[in-house]
Amino acid sequence: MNRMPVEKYRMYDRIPLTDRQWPDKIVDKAPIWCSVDLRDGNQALIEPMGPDRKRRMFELLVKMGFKEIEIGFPSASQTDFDFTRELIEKNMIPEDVTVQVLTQARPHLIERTFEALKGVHRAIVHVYNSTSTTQRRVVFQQDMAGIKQIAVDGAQLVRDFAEKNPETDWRFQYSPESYTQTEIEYALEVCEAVMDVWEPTPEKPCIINLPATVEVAPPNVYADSIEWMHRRFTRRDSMILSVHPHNDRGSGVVAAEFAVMAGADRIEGTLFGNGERTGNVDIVTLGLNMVATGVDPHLDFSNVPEMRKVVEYCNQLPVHPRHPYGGDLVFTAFSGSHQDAIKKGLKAMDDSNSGVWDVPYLPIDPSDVGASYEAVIRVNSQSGKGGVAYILENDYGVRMPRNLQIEFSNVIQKIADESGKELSPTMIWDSFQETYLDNETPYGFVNHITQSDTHASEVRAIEAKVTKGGEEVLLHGRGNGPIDAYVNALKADAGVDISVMDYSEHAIGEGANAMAIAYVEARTADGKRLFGVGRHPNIVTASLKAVTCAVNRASAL
Ligand SMILES: CC(=O)SCCNC(=O)CCNC(=O)[C@H](O)C(C)(C)COP(=O)(O)OP(=O)(O)OC[C@H]1O[C@@H](n2cnc3c(N)ncnc32)[C@H](O)[C@@H]1OP(=O)(O)O
Ligand SMILES: CC(C)C(=O)C(=O)O
Repeated sequence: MNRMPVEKYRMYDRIPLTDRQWPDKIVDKAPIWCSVDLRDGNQALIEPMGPDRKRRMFELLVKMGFKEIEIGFPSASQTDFDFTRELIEKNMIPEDVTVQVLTQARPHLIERTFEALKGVHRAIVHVYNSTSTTQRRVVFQQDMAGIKQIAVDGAQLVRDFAEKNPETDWRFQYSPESYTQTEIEYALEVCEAVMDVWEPTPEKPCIINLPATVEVAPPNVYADSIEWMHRRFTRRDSMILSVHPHNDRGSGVVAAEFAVMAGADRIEGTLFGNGERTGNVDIVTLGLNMVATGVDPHLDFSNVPEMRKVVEYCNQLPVHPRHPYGGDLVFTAFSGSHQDAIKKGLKAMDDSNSGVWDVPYLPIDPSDVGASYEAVIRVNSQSGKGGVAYILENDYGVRMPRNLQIEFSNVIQKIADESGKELSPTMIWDSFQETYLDNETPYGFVNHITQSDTHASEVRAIEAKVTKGGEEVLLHGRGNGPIDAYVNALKADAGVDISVMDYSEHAIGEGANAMAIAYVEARTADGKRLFGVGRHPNIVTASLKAVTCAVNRASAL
């Protein structure tokens, strides 16, 4: 085994906060959401979005209910500049939506940013510079005062341009980029300096965004840092505290949730978590975590499959099948015990009127997010009777008695083990038909006539026409009802001794297409139990077909 070179890496800094309050808080209301799909998401794409993909993404975000959307970095690329102009000139920004654009704290870029925004009704100008210890040294080669000055100068320029364009309702946002790799006291000092320039008020607050540009510590440390800042900002009532988690350690979602518990008002993220490296925080997961705990996210997630299609088109990146809430497989159970519990849970939900979702293994109702129930239970060699029964009932209306579920699941298990593949509902149905409904060897039921026995009214005589080896033959029997009489007729002819232990039937389909399906559980002379199943518009005929099937199956033992 090779030893990992751990000496190359450093432990993260702890935040000097001993009386932290956030662990006792809960997320009980939606934050202000800001989508950065069109900027941070876009800048991480192999092929950045062109105008068409940008438009599609913007329309989706608006439709979902985002009120703040970072539409790009217009000073950095002509595509972003043109898209900003198109939205403004074609009046495509709804009145209740504020667009946001990013710029570095550099004069020529700020100037170009305001050019791009000319004539917009409302906009957030988001200015940033990295404050991190390492970037101060290697990128900017400046000390703390120098880096703070970049921020202050940028903030001043933004204010100056805004004042020169009073027709727009401007809002300002500042990010100490690489905040999580910046000394926390210094990050606070820089943000305070920016606010000294902007002079925000409770009526006109600015946004201070504290990004986990790189997620370098566990989410509790990010939360500590947010609470630490939240408690120290001198103009807390005049600012919106925003967070922008990335997902380098895989805990971006938790980081965002903890940050809200720690005092953040706003979250920047993307749909399904596209973004630099391992991505931005995923707003789909965040929002649906809220839904799953009874909190209204104020975003519309009612058609996640459609959202996923648009996002995959715009980003040209697939959403992982296991992606929380949105992946293709996330509401699917293959394993038997899960399927059994889901089936029982769904039935219990149907039977109760509580209205509170409580189904094992399904944190939310798939139908709430536009996912179909067909996807819930899928069958392979790990599945059990519950899953097979669920599919037959759900897709074909067949409500097998419990013992038949066990019997038929063995048939399916054998097929699944042999193929090693998933069995589709059609394959399961075909196998059910082949095993039971189409089982006509050696006997195929054709029709029958019953008569009361002249000597004893409780005894019935049956004459049944069946096929046997392709030939039609007439069988005669007597019993205390048509089933008993027919069993006796077949027994005599086939020499197979079975007795009927249980019988049930129900209707499938409706109206003119309604049929009866009958289940006969039979026992052979040597004590084996097996089922016969028959289906026909007439109940008695369905029962006799079920008996025929049981006898055929017993003959094959
Ligand atoms: C964490 C984030 O996601 S931040 C957003 C990042 N997004 C992007 O960078 C996407 C678009 N970016 C671009 O197209 C380009 O980087 C531009 C147009 C912004 C700048 O282009 P260029 O001027 O050619 O610089 P380049 O891309 O090499 O960036 C590095 C330069 O910017 C300077 N710089 C970087 N950030 C800032 C800042 N916030 N304020 C001032 N200067 C900065 C660096 O010091 C460096 O300067 P140097 O060339 O004098 O050494
Ligand atoms: C510009 C900032 C907010 C950013 O994208 C980041 O830090 O990841």
